[in-house]
Amino acid sequence: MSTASTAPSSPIVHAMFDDLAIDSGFTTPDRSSSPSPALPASPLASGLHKVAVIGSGSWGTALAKIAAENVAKRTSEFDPEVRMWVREKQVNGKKLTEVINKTHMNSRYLPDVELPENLVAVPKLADVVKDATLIVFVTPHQFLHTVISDLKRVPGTITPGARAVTAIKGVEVVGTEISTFASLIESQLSTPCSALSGANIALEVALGQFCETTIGCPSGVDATLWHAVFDAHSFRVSTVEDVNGVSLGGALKNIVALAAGMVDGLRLGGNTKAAILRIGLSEMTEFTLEFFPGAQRQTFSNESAGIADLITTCYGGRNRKCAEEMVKTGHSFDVIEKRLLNGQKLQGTATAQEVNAFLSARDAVSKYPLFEKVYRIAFEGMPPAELVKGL
Ligand SMILES: NC(=O)C1=CN([C@@H]2O[C@H](COP(=O)(O)OP(=O)(O)OC[C@H]3O[C@@H](n4cnc5c(N)ncnc54)[C@H](O)[C@@H]3O)[C@@H](O)[C@H]2O)C=CC1
Ligand SMILES: O=C(CO)COP(=O)(O)O
Repeated sequence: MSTASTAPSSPIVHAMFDDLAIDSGFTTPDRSSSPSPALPASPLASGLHKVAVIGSGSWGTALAKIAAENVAKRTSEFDPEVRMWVREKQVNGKKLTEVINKTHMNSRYLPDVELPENLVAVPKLADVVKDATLIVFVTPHQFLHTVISDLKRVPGTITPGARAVTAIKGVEVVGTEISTFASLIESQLSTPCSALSGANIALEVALGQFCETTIGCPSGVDATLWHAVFDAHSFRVSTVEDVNGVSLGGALKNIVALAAGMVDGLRLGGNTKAAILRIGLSEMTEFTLEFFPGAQRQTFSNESAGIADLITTCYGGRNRKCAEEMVKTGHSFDVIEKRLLNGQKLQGTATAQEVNAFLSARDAVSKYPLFEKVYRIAFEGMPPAELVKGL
């Protein structure tokens, strides 16, 4: 497996794509006056790019909606059908895939949001990625390894020349090594992999409320393609080279959001929460720069994937909500997740555990006191009131 390094992604994988290189795509085009830039070539004989989305929770469905709306406007460059992998479930006696394809709503995970008709729910993973050239990974992070294993089981499942992006928030820790899901996907599936993250509460995005996101891309070609797939008037995409910074911003802010929820549960005020956000942003940034040396400080201070995502999650996210409930009731996160999230998954608790295990293995826990406090309150019975003592 790949580990933290200055290289955002594998040179071997990128060498395969050099012939497709075009000018750097690391600028957001001025969409008000200029036409969309031409896309790099598709590896398919049809010449079209084809988007597949793996994951159909609230965020998977919201991203699939945006992608389907965008590709429908560029049918000379994209196959108009976007397939979305739905882990089959019965909803009121009917299969979820059938409900989505008939009603054009994901009643289970994103109710009341109308989905475009060219977004098709598909229960078999192999059918979703068949002929896909642009693959979006957006399952809860607990399930990524299973998805990768399933994709690897049948050689040839992934189209040669396909590219990936991950919108999953979390990190991969093995002993003293830490890596991003983008590098995990790249190394396991031999696809270059970008990372999409930002201040993006799924329902608000799906309702078309204006927001921004950041996509960290290993090359300008990836940046151009993913910008075309996702940029919209209410979902402004900025592309940067810092895949690791974008990935770590999304993962680590979930630990800080647990702390913010604990502050709310303790009924402390806005000053305390602001202090937690400041300390949290500082630990997120320093952790990333220490263990991913090529990452950029500006990703945290200037990008949606940094400060903006931290703010929205600490005020409106599920991690915040569940942590508040944990402090108020004393119940475990497992119990609260089941009770409050209706089948959705918390990401911050697993990330707090993984980061703590990594820092312990590196003998560096004490350098990140807020991360340590969150872990100890969540998993070791430390009283929540200890959160702000001695920070
Ligand atoms: N919901 C949000 O507002 C945002 C979520 N994200 C990130 O996107 C990722 C996915 O989150 P959501 O779409 O919210 O998912 P979710 O939390 O709504 O989880 C439901 C999804 O998990 C799947 N699932 C449940 N058990 C499974 C299993 N055993 N194997 C495979 N899949 C299983 C379900 O089929 C469903 O697609 C997470 O890493 C999250 O942090 C990022 C930005 C916003
Ligand atoms: O990542 C998110 C918003 O950008 C969603 O955060 P939660 O998982 O805490 O809801």
